[in-house]
Amino acid sequence: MFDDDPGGQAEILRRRAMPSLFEALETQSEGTVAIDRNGRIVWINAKYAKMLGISDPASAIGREVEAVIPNSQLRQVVKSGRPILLDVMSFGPQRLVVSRFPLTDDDGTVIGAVGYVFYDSLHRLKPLLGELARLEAELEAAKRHLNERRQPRHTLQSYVGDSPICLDVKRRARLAARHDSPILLLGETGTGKELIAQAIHGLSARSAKPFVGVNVAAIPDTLLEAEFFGTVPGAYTGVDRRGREGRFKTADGGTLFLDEIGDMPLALQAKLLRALQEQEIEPLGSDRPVKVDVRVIAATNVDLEQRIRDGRFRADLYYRLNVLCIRLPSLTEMGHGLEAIAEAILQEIALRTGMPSRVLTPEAVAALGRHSWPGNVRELRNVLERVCMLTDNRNLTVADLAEALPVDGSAEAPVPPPSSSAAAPLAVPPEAPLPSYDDAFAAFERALLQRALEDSGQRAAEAAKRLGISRAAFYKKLARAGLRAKG
Ligand SMILES: Nc1ncnc2c1ncn2[C@@H]1O[C@H](COP(=O)(O)OP(=O)(O)OP(=O)(O)O)[C@@H](O)[C@H]1O
Repeated sequence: MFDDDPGGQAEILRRRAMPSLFEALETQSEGTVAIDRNGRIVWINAKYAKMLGISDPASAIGREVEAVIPNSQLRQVVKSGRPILLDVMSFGPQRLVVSRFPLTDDDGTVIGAVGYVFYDSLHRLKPLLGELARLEAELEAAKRHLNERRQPRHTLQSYVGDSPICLDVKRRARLAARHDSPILLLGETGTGKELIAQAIHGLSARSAKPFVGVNVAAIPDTLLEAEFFGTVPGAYTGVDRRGREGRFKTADGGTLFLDEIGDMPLALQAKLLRALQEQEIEPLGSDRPVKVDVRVIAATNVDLEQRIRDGRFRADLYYRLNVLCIRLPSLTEMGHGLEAIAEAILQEIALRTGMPSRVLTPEAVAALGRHSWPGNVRELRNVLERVCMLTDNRNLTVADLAEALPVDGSAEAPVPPPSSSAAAPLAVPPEAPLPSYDDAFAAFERALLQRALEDSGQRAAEAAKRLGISRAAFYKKLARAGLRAKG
């Protein structure tokens, strides 16, 4: 050992270390078990046997270790010859901290393994175990939440409106649910395209499988391919290095809803067409196609045929998607549908908030009918929610609406300009020089977007909802104004 260690103290210490360590661990631990090279228990102390509910430790001798300790990893230690210094093992509702060591003979051959269980005595590990339990609970909750979100919220009954044009939408949706070909939903923002997509999925043979929605316009072009088709492990560095499941794979067996399909970059359109034709995808970084079974429902509020003429949308993809097309009417096209939708929304607000239910006076219905509703049903819902917050009146009058209804020039109703302070900071102060129209408009839009984000806790989806525009439109306006949502 050492040159100045004539008595061989170091060697004596080393020899003593093993048995002392064994004894110390045995006394400190809550249980000790040893197995032979075949995974059979050769020794178990009384404390461990008691914890396992075995009254006589001798009865465990000779049994397969997993038959006595279901999650034991001792056999792996024998196989690998390597210790597991610290691990957490579940035993019923309990979590045990365990250490496992291989046992070797004089030649270094592994002849068995010994395991120690610690729990109460390791106070220092308690916060760690607590943290682990918390993270596991969070993961479970997140998984549950994700699964719930993948189940559609809307059925065909959620689509309100009994005018002929609305009934035709429902008829076509029922028809679409019976087939498995792609569907194209056309309509302005807020006309219920996603609602109908969910309803079709719910009525189809795929209803027990996931409904996965992707807003093409909300994802930067550079990330779209990975988002759609996934990546294989190692294809990327950073967070994606382990590989990622794309939305196609997530929707396997179910329905993939592609919102704002008109905004898809041309290169990706080619890959989407291939995925639709072959029912297989190629994750990024892989050269092996993966089979998927997905029904695609695409939606857009842009004129796709015009985009084809402009060279921005592939004609072949358009024809592939346009097997069955459903056009969703705007709120103004719905005719009497507007009144029915407003009533249904008011009922739903009352149910959700516990507030008393409200009724619109005939004059208020007429005033709603005169508004142009660029945000369609989404905008109508926002207006009605605002009215319900601003007044306690059971009968909603034109005056009640006036506070919540945006002025859009088309409304002839006696709607006074908003008196709330919301508009004031956005106006040009009289002492300031007159800006150009474009500058003033850009400043107004920027302030409006910022305000919407602030009011919505920086959540872009909520901000878009409050403004009565689609998320995609909101993101585009944000980008144009050089702003970003933090949430
Ligand atoms: N006919 C309808 N009956 C009841 N609710 C409706 C109807 N149409 C739309 N809505 C409601 O309006 C809101 C917007 O609908 P949805 O998101 O389906 O519209 P969209 O056409 O997909 O909009 P975007 O193009 O902006 O994504 C949702 O709250 C939806 O439930």
